Amino acid sequence: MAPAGDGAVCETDDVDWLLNDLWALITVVGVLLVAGVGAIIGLVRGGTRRRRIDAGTRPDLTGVSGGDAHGSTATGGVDTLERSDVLTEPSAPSVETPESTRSRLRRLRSRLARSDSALSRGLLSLLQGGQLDEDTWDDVESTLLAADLGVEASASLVARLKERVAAEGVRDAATMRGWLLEDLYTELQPQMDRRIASSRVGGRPAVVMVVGVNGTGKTTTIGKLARVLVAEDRDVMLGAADTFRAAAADQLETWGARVGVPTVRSDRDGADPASVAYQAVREANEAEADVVLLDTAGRLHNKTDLMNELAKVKRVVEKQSPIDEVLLVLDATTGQNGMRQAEVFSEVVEVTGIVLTKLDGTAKGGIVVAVQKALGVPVKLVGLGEGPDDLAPFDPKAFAEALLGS
Ligand SMILES: Nc1nc2c(ncn2[C@@H]2O[C@H](COP(=O)(O)OP(=O)(O)OP(=O)(O)O)[C@@H](O)[C@H]2O)c(=O)[nH]1
Repeated sequence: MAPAGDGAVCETDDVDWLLNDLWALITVVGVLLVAGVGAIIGLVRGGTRRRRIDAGTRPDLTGVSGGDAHGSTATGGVDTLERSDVLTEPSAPSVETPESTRSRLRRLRSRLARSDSALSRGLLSLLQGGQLDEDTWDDVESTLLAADLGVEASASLVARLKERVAAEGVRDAATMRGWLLEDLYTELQPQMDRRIASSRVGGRPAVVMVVGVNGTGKTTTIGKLARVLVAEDRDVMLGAADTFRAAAADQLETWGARVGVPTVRSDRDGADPASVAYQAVREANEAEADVVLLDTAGRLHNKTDLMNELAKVKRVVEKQSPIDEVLLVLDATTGQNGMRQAEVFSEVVEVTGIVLTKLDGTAKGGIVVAVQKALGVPVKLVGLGEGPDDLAPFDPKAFAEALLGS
C-alpha cells in the first residue's frame, strides 16, 4: 500500500500536471487569438493601403545621393539611391473630401465673371456710347489690349467687329457684344484638346511634370490638382523635385496628406531633384498609381542653371517612363512677362498645357488668347483663388462670357 503521503504526492503531482496542461492550453489559445486578431488587422490595413496607394505614407529618401543639381551628369545618382523603408503613418488626422468638379465649376464661373468685370464694363460703355468713330474703335482696341489679349488678337477682333457693324448697319450694344463674344470664343481655340493626362497609360502611371518660375503657384497648383484628381477617384502620387526651396517639399506633402495622397521626397535640402523625380515615378509604378505629379524648382542661381536642371530631370525620368504631360504654370497678373517665361521653358521641355493662376482679381484674363497663340498650347486649368478647391478646368465658353460680362 502506498503511504498516504505518497498518494498525496501523487495527487498533488496530478493536480500540478493538470494545472500545467491547462496553462499550456491557455497560453496556446492566447497566442493563437493574438496572432489571429493581428492578422485580421493587418489584412484590413493592407487592403486600405492598396486602395489608396499607401495613403499618407512615404518612402524616406534621406541620403539620396548622386550627381550635382546642375546637370553635369545625365543620370547622376539614380542608380545609387538609398532608400530606407521607413513608412510613416498619415500625418493628417483626417482625410478631406475635395469638392466635386461640377460644384467647383459653378462656383468658379461666377468668380471669373467678377474678376474680369473691368474689361466688360469698359467695352460696354464704349459700345453703348452710340458714337462709333475711329476714336471709339481705338478705345475698344486699347481696352482689349489692356486685358492682355495681345496686339494681334485685339486688332483682329476690332477689325471683324467693325466689318460686321458696317455690313449689317447695326449699332445695338447687345448685338455687338454678341458678335464680339463669338469672335473671342473662336480666338480661344475651343477645338484644342484640354484633357489632362491622369489615367494609366499602357500599364503604367501617367507622368505629369509641372514647371514654371518661382511664385507663379506651381506647388499650390499641384496640391489643388491632386484634389481635383482625387475627387475623380484617381490614385495620385506626388514627387517633390523642387529641392531648391527648403519649404517646398513640406508644402507639397501637406497638400497631399490632406487628401490621403503620398509624397515622395528627400529630407535633405538641395538633394538631386532628378533622383527624387526618378524615385517618385518608380514608387508610383510600384503602387500602381494612376498618375504621378512632379513639382520642380522655379528658381536657381540663374536661368541657365534652372534650365539645365529641368532638362536633367526630364532626361532622367525618361530613362524609365515617357513624360505624358508638361504643365507650365503662369501667373496671369504678370501679363506679357509670362509670355517670355513660356518661350524660355518651351525651349527645354515640350510644354503640353498651360495653367493660368491668379485669374481672380485681375482684368488681364486675355493672356489666355495670347499665350495659346504664341505657343500653340492650350490653357488647361485656371487658378481662381488661394482656397484648396480654387482650380478648375479651362472652359472657353464660360471664359469668353466672363470676359465680356455676358
Ligand atoms: N490669388 C491666388 N493666389 C494663388 C493662386 N495660385 C497660387 N496662389 C498663391 O501664390 C503663392 C505662390 O504659390 P506657390 O505654389 O508657393 O508658388 P511656386 O511656383 O511653387 O513657388 P516656388 O516654389 O518658389 O517655385 C501662394 O501664396 C499661393 O497661395 C491663385 O489662383 N489665386
